[in-house]
Amino acid sequence: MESRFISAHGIGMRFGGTSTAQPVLEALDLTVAPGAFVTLLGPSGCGKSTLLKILGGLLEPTDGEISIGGRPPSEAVDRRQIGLVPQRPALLPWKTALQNTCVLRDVATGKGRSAESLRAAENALALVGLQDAADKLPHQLSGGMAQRVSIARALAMDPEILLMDEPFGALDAITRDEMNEKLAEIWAQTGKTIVFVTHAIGEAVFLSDTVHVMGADPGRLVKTLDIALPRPRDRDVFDDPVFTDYTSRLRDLLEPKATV
Ligand SMILES: Nc1ncnc2c1ncn2[C@@H]1O[C@H](COP(=O)(O)OP(=O)(O)OP(=O)(O)O)[C@@H](O)[C@H]1O
Repeated sequence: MESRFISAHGIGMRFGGTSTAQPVLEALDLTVAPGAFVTLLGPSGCGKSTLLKILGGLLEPTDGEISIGGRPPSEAVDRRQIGLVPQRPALLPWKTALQNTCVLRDVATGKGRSAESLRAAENALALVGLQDAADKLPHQLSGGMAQRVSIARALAMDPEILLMDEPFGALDAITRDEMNEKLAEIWAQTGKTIVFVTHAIGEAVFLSDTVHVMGADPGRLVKTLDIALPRPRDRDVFDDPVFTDYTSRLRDLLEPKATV
């Protein structure tokens, strides 16, 4: 089976381990084609991060089956098939951008810093456009730059699948648009499968091949929308009536607290 293929069937999640606890996720099915850009869109608290953690092998679901290219997530993680980009960059403050980019790879290989890991980190920093900031410390980076280092840190592992948990949620609108364009470029260049979590409708439409809309209590998929806008996309697409039509359809599906 294609190693970038994700399949989840009948996923249920209850925290606390009792069958009477309120389920956070219930009977959720999801498939992600190899190389696709798929977004989980939903209101705060509907279980998006929980689902992403389950796909990434960080949480064991209470019910259901997950396969990452035919293997359980924990095995895919061991084989470095999966990279995770968290909501906050969580960079080590005493390490430079380049050293922060190396860090996961160094730990994963267990060999410490090597010429190979430095080269992988340099390439990853170049992919996110930060080759000139390699020697900067985290306090010398803007929020957008720090988030790009966090993406580079995941890319340096060269995973086949990137799981991204609302990575641009804390950025201002202009930086967020720039980051979305950069991410679309990286995805096109690398051919990775990306599962991206957001509660921002415009971001979901701009980036995705497919948007899965989630509902809350319990967390579940309520609708799947394929985005047929041509690629590559740039900011001009925001004025395209087809883009606006997708965003208004998605807004209708979401609870009122969702934001564009
Ligand atoms: N470790 C945990 N123990 C208990 N409950 C948890 C745990 N992690 C998440 N939850 C609960 O699960 C529900 C879903 O949380 P989750 O973070 O997955 O939602 P989300 O859709 O990603 O939210 P947001 O958009 O605000 O990040 C919430 O009610 C949350 O309180």
